[in-house]
Amino acid sequence: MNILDKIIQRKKEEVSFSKSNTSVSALKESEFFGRENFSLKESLKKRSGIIAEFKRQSPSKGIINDTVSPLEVVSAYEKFGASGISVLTDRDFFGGSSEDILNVRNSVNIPILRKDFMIDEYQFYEAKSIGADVILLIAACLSPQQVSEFTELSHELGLEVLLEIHTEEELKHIHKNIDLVGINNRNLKDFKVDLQHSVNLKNQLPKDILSVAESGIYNEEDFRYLKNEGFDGFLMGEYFMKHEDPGKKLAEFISNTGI
Ligand SMILES: O=P(O)(O)OC[C@@H](O)[C@@H](O)c1c[nH]c2ccccc12
Repeated sequence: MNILDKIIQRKKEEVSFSKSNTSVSALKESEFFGRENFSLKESLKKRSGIIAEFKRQSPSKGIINDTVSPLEVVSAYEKFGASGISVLTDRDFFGGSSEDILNVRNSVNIPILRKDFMIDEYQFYEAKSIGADVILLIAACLSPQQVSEFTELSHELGLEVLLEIHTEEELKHIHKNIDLVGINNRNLKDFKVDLQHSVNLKNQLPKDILSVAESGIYNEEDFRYLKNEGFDGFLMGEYFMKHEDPGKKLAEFISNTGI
């Protein structure tokens, strides 16, 4: 079984546990229900294009940074020019939690992407209830039909959708209502990073859709290359997080690349 299969298997158990603890109607009582979302589509055009991620650990890298707090990091990300923030909420594999978003929501005024493995409608209500603005749908673990249904539900709840693809086959998951397409430079099944592969895939996207290059952007040269190839957004985690002061690293990166 590859790592993605393992994560999904565990996620099913986690979701059924959450469902038995907290009902959808209880989630709907959250102060964040009905709140207007910050749009990542809009914000990508206005600021640096960088979606800076808060990530403590990952299955491919182990512990990246377990000393900083979400609040200090995401506030600095906003201050130094991120277009959006991504927060990993998966606990077992990434060391995150819903509280990581809840605890920062009222302190930042840029879009927050809830980064998790979405497989059940329940998780969309949960995302809204913790104050997320955008959710990630990963084509590798969903059918095109699920992508379409989950997109509809997200929009009903006022959440934007970032659809992540990695292969040509997954181009079939692109649905006309998707807000943004992310191309993961990293294969989630074996963790290999290949920027050239992503650029080839980007050239096959519908022309009018916003595209985000995800993962494995580790230096200014990688970033410039992807920007020149026309990506609108850049999802970066480890490069900032492995630094003791991730916000400062973002500030330097933005100033060095001149964006
Ligand atoms: O830390 P990196 O290599 O900059 O990557 C960030 C982000 O793209 C990565 O965390 C990611 C992209 N897609 C995912 C899906 C699930 C979990 C994590 C991810």
